[in-house]
Amino acid sequence: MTTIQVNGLRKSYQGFEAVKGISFEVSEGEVFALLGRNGAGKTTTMEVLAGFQRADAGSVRVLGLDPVADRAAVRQRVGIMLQEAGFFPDLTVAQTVDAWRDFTAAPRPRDEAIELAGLAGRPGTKVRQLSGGEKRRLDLALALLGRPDVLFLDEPTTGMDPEARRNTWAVVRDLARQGTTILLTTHYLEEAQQLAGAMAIMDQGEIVAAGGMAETLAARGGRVAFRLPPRLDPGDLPLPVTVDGEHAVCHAEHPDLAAQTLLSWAAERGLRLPGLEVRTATLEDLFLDLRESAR
Ligand SMILES: Nc1ncnc2c1ncn2[C@@H]1O[C@H](COP(=O)(O)OP(=O)(O)OP(=O)(O)O)[C@@H](O)[C@H]1O
Repeated sequence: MTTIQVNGLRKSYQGFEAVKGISFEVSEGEVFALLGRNGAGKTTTMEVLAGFQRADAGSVRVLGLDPVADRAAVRQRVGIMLQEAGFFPDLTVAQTVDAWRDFTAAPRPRDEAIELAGLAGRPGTKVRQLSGGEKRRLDLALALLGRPDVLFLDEPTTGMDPEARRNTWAVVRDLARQGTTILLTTHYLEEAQQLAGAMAIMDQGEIVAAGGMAETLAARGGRVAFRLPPRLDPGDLPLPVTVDGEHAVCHAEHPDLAAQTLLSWAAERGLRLPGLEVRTATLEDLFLDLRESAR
């Protein structure tokens, strides 16, 4: 079932077109990453989906509803974590969660929300004393309060330390497993690769690449890297490589097969390929390729 549907969405600010007719869909229980450089239009898209902004053209549906016209119904089923949270600095974590519980239909118990977000040790801490990463965790606790069917997470782990980030990933994975549909923006490409089943990369208001995460990356093949054995002419290798000093890289559709070929060839000659590294393409490779082809 399609939970989020974006069709030909356009949005301008005082004549500046921030989103230029984009379309994508997110299925129930899917984690979808909206990626792209600063100013690409990700937050704007999320704000339209959350009903904070009205689309200039095109249509958006969340759970089959119009986020502006059906605002009340959408709000009950959607959890939102945008970039700038407006907290009261003098309230504690527990008081903040309690205040939000009052506005939430059938909220989670306070301690459950605090624990889910990884703030179990800090209920009595004032918001002003929280670090940037801890504030993001409080944001997450509030977004999860209403047991939402859909979650909008705009850069949810910015400022978090690696452990907190991994905890948040575990929470996101768990929620998706339970059927929550999650739209995520992030500048951490590893985060997107770890969490998202599908993605769209935006640039200057347009989608420049989109698809299933695993399929998109697999289609780009991968690479085998190693250090050239001394006195070896790279032209003698059984596969073409690019050479930078002593470092050789072989780009291949199937990097595992390329590694086999190279290793067998080396073994037959009593050679080793030190520092051998085999990997499929990463999101970072995809980003860099897109930058190159845009030049
Ligand atoms: N309220 C606003 N008024 C005018 N211009 C805006 C407004 N909000 C966003 N913009 C502009 O629209 C463009 C898209 O912004 P948006 O915040 O959607 O990008 P983003 O992809 O989320 O960027 P980031 O990764 O930095 O969060 C930017 O050029 C931004 O300056």
